[in-house]
Amino acid sequence: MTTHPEGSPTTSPGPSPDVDTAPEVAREVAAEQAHVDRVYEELAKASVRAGDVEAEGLARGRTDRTGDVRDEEMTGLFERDALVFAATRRRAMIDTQYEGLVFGRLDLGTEDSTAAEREVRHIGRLGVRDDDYEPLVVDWRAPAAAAFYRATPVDPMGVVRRRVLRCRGSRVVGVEDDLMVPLAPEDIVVVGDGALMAALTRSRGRQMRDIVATIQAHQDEAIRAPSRGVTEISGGPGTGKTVVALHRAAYLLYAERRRFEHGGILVIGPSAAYTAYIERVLPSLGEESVALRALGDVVDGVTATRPDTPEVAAVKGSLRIRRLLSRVAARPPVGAPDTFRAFVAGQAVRLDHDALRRVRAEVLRGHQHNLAAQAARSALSEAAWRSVGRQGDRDDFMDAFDASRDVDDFMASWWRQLDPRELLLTLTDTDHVYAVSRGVLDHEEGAAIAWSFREALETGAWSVADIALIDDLLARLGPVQDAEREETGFYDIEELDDLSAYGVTDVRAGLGRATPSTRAVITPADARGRLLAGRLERASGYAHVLVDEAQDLSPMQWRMVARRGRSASWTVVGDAAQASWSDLDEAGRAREEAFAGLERRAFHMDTNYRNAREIFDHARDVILPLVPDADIPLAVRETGVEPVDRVVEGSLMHETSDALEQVLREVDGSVAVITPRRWADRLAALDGAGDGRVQLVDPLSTKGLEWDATVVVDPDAIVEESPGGVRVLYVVLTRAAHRMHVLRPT
Ligand SMILES: Nc1ncnc2c1ncn2[C@@H]1O[C@H](COP(=O)(O)OP(=O)(O)OP(=O)(O)O)[C@@H](O)[C@H]1O
Repeated sequence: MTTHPEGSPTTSPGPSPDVDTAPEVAREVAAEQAHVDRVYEELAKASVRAGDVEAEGLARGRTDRTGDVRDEEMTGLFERDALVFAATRRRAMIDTQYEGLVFGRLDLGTEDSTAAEREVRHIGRLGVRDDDYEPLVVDWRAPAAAAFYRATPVDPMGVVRRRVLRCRGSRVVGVEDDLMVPLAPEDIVVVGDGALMAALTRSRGRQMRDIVATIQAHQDEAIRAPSRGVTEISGGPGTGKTVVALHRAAYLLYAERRRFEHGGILVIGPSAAYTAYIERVLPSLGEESVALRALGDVVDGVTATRPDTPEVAAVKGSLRIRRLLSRVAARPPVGAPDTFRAFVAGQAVRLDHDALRRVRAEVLRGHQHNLAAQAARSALSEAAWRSVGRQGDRDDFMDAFDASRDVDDFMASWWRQLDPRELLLTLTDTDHVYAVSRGVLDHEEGAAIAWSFREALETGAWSVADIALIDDLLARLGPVQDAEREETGFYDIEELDDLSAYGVTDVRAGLGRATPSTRAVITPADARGRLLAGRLERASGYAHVLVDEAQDLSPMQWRMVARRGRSASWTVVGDAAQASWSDLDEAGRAREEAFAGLERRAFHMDTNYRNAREIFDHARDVILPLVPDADIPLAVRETGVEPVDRVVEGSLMHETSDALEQVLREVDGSVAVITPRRWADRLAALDGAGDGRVQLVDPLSTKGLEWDATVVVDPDAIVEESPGGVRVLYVVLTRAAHRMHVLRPT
């Protein structure tokens, strides 16, 4: 029996608890199984009904065209159809989930109430009713389920017993009870050691799981907070910030489905590894309509995973870079003529460099470049008319200007469409960078920026920080217009309707036209082609934006995200002590700008559910001396096993392998070897060891993730190599749930 699970006794990791066989537990499990069986039967009936309704609906639809069925009836029919279809789809999905559809039960009444007087309410991932419309399961997000998460012995909210059902598929394998009144009524059995501890002790898989059965009261408050304005969730490592925020997204979709499904919810996390790690949580809660994006993936049409060096990332992330971008965007396109000569209506027109510069500046004051070709042409015509001293008939002159092939040719290069990425690639030239960064960057910074774009050109890959620069330029220039796209050719492939008709079997976005040759495999011709491949899309707005690891966004990244949340409400999750961004003040200001004028509410999480206490103590001792104001949570679980921290005398590979062997024996699930760049090649062979259980990971990519055990290699080098220094090491040291080894090469 438990009261509040956070006071539970020492536990150690081990295989998932299996079916409980004690007679009283078996009786309770059998009773729950009977209810769960009924629920699945009801869902099976709903599936059949869905098929019938669909068939009937289609048949009626055909009759409708002859006038037999009114429009309103059709609308009603399809709404019903859609509902049943959604339930069926969700059931299919939930069947495959780790835990079952029904996961909780409330017995509502008082200490003295009899069984007949008490109400039993089952809680699950979606609401299910029987033929008489009586609820068999209440959706966890419904107000009627709130007491499941909020009831405490101090404020029982009418709950006598809260029960968590442990299920495997549709089979109930155990129950865990919490009694909310001092004494159980005689006919109420209370079993189990606490669902939370059972959940925390289990081994971790490769992906995050939902916590719908064990959400704690303080987490529930953040999950169900009003949707308006900005909801900020802070707390130290492992306090459930991410998982709470994801449940909040599911809650918002439930509570205001029309608004959030239609307007969209965008979830932004630090890396592709992070989005892969969390991507199962929302579908397991029956929600699939949320866009998950890594910071390198926010702009449609371009993707980046490559990090910059800390120095370069600092420059690219800072708002200073905007002045440089503004100068780059205002320059004439590379190769554009710097004088204009033409014969118009029998008069020689000549505009020199300065005159053209003035026309360009004037047009750009009121327009985005890519949307201003017409405005530029007309401003040019006015300048031309002035340059001939306004001689002759103005209308004749303007008509001739408009019809002139010379003007067409000139405009095609002087005001051609500009792709933001093309402009960034002009920054491979160090002298050009010096010219556009005067007064903004010092010499060394300018050289580093030029070098970083040359690296992009060598690797054919943008860096994560570049994506915010591309977005900034896109906002300045406007989207590339269609006519130009046809000319550049990068986009043609996407526009062909049926590629197989051309013998194309494998398309990777890239250069070149699809020719009707046989079995063409289209790949970008070179690294530059890869950098320019794909069509950039203008930022689309969302109704809600959820930013995880918010402490890591650079000011430029805040601006990029803000463009997608201009009329959104926000959930923002972070922990300053885990920051890898160097100038927290500047990022803080950019963040405030994104939220300007919005109402704010804050939630603080202070219980660490991830790390065993022994592991977290070790991490705390590393961070506190250097970041005394770090937000230190309380770790609730103990294993009795201290982390290993030792100097490596012999071969690093051997000793890392030995540590791995040990932890692989001790835990069931996933293991990470976290290594700084300098040892990555040497340890590369360990990736995938232990029958695929071992992952080799760099420190920054561990953000937001967790493993059953970690082997941390060379903590000093991790501090040296990371822009956030000891804060990044703190992240690394707080990733293990059950075991950790720290190895220090000499
Ligand atoms: N109520 C809960 N029941 C079961 N597990 C929980 C609960 N709350 C949190 N957890 C688990 O604790 C672990 C840490 O959660 P999460 O990753 O959301 O923390 P975080 O605060 O975002 O961590 P970090 O800042 O270190 O990335 C996860 O395994 C999560 O499932």
